Amino acid sequence: MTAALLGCGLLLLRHATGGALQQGGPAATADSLVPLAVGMVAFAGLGGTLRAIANTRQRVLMMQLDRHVVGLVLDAATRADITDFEDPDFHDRMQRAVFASRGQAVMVVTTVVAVVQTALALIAVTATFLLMAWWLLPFALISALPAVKAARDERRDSYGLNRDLAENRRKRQYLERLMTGRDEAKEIRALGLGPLLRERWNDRYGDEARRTTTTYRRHLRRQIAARWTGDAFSLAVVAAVWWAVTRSVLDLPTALTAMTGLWLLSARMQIVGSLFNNVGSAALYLHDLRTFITDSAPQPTAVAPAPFRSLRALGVSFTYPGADRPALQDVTVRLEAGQLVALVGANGSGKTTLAKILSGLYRPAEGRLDLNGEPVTDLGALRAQTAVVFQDFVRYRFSAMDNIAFGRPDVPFDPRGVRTAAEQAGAHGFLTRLRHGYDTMLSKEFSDGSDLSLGQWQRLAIARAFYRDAPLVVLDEPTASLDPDAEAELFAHLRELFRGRTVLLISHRLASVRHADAVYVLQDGRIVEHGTHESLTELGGTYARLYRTQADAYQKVPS
Ligand SMILES: Nc1ncnc2c1ncn2[C@@H]1O[C@H](COP(=O)(O)OP(=O)(O)OP(=O)(O)O)[C@@H](O)[C@H]1O
Repeated sequence: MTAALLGCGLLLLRHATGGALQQGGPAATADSLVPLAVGMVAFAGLGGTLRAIANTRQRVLMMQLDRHVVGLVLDAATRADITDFEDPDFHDRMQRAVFASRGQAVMVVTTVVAVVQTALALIAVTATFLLMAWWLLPFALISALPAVKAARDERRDSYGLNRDLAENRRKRQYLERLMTGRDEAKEIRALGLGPLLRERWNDRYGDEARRTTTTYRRHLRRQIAARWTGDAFSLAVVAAVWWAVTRSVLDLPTALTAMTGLWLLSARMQIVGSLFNNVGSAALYLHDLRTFITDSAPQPTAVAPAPFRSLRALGVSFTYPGADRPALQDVTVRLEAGQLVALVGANGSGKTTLAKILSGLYRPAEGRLDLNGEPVTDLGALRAQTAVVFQDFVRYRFSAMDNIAFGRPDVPFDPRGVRTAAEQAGAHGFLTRLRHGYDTMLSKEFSDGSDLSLGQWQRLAIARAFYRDAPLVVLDEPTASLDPDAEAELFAHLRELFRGRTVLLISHRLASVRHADAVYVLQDGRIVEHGTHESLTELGGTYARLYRTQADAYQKVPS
């Protein structure tokens, strides 16, 4: 519509100036110009109204698009395999996808809208132009070429720069998180680490800023050169038209209007050219976005857990992506229904890695997992059977209720079940004393929020495992933050609490694994011993030595 108005405006201009000049005299010129002025004001008013409507629609559309596309990236990120998170390249790709989803998808829409608007105006001006001075069209096209080429070079350059800077940016953002995060605040203050981190951030950003500024300067040089080349060409065309008027080859009204049209046309062509390049540039980022979304794992289908009878790791080996030596080698472990099985060993011996494999988080590189006597092909099926309390469990900054109910996101929310799980984990007492009980927000970063001690958080993580109600429970150092009474109580009642379930327990407190049905001792990623507490102490190997060391340490404590 505005495009059509522009075309009409140009024709009107020619008609008015032509009529005025033919009739001669200021009165006649004024008579012709009054309707022209009224018409122009009306066109401008109408055009402005249409633009305002389009802008509002565009803003709403941008928000809807942002929500949709960021949602797709989050879906892909939550579906991604856990080993992907060990790979820096995956993080770069994810960051580029986030960048593309945040800005570029919206940019495509705004640019496409702008391209359509400008292209319509261009068509209108070109149509009018063709009626008056078609022979100037190639010149208008040529004058826009340098700007189009400069924009294309800029697009490639910027995309390359963003790729190169991706990892550096992630490091800088990590430093930002360290300096602004609540969890990190105490240690950073205790160590007086702030200035050092700030300096590192400054160095990282300095490097990024230097490279970005160099690229921007290159863009600027290209843009200026393109601008002057295009304008010099247009000037040459103006000179040629002027020459044609002086030689009466062209009449003055047509020449004036053609010049105005040429100016409008080349300006708009330059805009369309650079807009197309914006689309081209966004297309590169959108390619990243699409690859990230489509390459990620498909949405897992819900698996109905079969009754758990046994889980076996047979000759399992595993190496973390990028690591130069295996974390597990030829490991064989058996867990039968209802058993309590313990993993012990020095730091870094592979206990957590084995627990992650047995709970279906990592796929073994060699060997196999058998669930109920059948090879595990779908790790999701194994995960559905398992509740894990990690050593470094997550403290969700949501309500206490959510922190427990997150154990079973696939079933309808059950407040009574949450309460029972909290009671089993010894969390009910302190939760009811919070200002809003189970509904208290467990973060001081949000209004009316509260916080818990680390041991209380650990009890919440254990409650989450109870609430999950899975047949296999993996407890990785579940009492590391519990007080001695709570620890003794949990271990004393472990069997009773998890009655009917199979428990894999990782613990450095060997007294707590005495009653396990089987104990596996890991060393440098291999099982070096296994058996019951009695058989292993009798064997007099690693387990017996570790157990004696701990027992002696307790006995030496003066009473
Ligand atoms: N994400 C990882 N990427 C690369 N190597 C890892 C990763 N996690 C652990 N490792 C390495 O794998 C080996 C086994 O680690 P694991 O966490 O399984 O040991 P652990 O016995 O549980 O130790 P701890 O008692 O300290 O918890 C170690 O050498 C460790 O450095």
